[in-house]
Amino acid sequence: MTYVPCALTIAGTDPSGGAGIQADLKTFQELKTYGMSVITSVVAQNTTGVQDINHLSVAFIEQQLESVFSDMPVHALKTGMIANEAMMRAVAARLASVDAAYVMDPVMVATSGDSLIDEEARQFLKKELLPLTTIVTPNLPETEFITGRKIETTEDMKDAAAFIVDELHAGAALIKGGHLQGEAVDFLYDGHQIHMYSEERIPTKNTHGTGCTYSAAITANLSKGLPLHEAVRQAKRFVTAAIRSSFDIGSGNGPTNHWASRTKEEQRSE
Ligand SMILES: Nc1ncnc2c1ncn2[C@@H]1O[C@H](COP(=O)(O)OP(=O)(O)O)[C@@H](O)[C@H]1O
Ligand SMILES: Cc1ncc(COP(=O)(O)O)c(N)n1
Repeated sequence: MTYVPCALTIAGTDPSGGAGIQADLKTFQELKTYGMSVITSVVAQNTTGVQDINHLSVAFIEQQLESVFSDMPVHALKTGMIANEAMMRAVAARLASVDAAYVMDPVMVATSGDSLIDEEARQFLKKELLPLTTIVTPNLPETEFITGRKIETTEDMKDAAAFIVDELHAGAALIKGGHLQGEAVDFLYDGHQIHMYSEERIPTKNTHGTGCTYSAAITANLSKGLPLHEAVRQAKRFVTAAIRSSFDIGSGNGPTNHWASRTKEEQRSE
């Protein structure tokens, strides 16, 4: 029988297609995994920001989880936006009984600056969800919240990665340096060693959905059984290509895009 890697995202939506569930499913598809999704909140947003949010009930999120897990294999999963503590409790309860790699993108604030989760959810994420992770992927503001430290240098990033694993009990921590100056450098600490992933910084404002795309690519790679370091290495290449071919559409921060990096001829011949 053929093995089909199956990946699940538990997150909020983006009707403009750049971030959240939509970015995750596109990434899963690009990376040839079978993609599934459990929606936590329906978010009215676009490249300029968040216009409104409609939270689904906890009972309905639990029902979606049951619909997936009672019927489908899940080899790896990720969480993105989970807006409040009650939703997080429901997700945590399910994760406790699931045997799949777990990638947490600790989404707190959109690129536009709009807050996506409340204060209690931030605390719950740090204390209760982190220890369940295979890997957590905070950007710099998220790292500052999780560690309670100011992160200004690459040394601070490495120390933060070790702190999140050794003291807060995440499985591994990937600190993303997208918000620093210079090279786009990220550090992974897996409990044994630090790995560095560095790419040239691309001069663009179109970074809506980069964090979602990156964590979804890591999830897809883990669902295929790749070791963690290799899953991150390939995902970093993927997200860099997606930023390089990001779209100048919408009047705010445009979305990343992967297939546009191919020529028109290549696209026609597929
Ligand atoms: N302008 C850029 N050029 C190249 N890589 C970037 C750029 N901005 C962000 N990245 C990379 O994109 C990934 C997402 O990072 P980041 O922007 O920090 O996350 P988030 O979207 O969660 O805020 C990281 O690998 C980061 O290094
Ligand atoms: C539903 C949802 N989840 C996450 C993000 C953050 O996306 P990013 O920080 O990568 O722009 C977002 N804007 N919307």
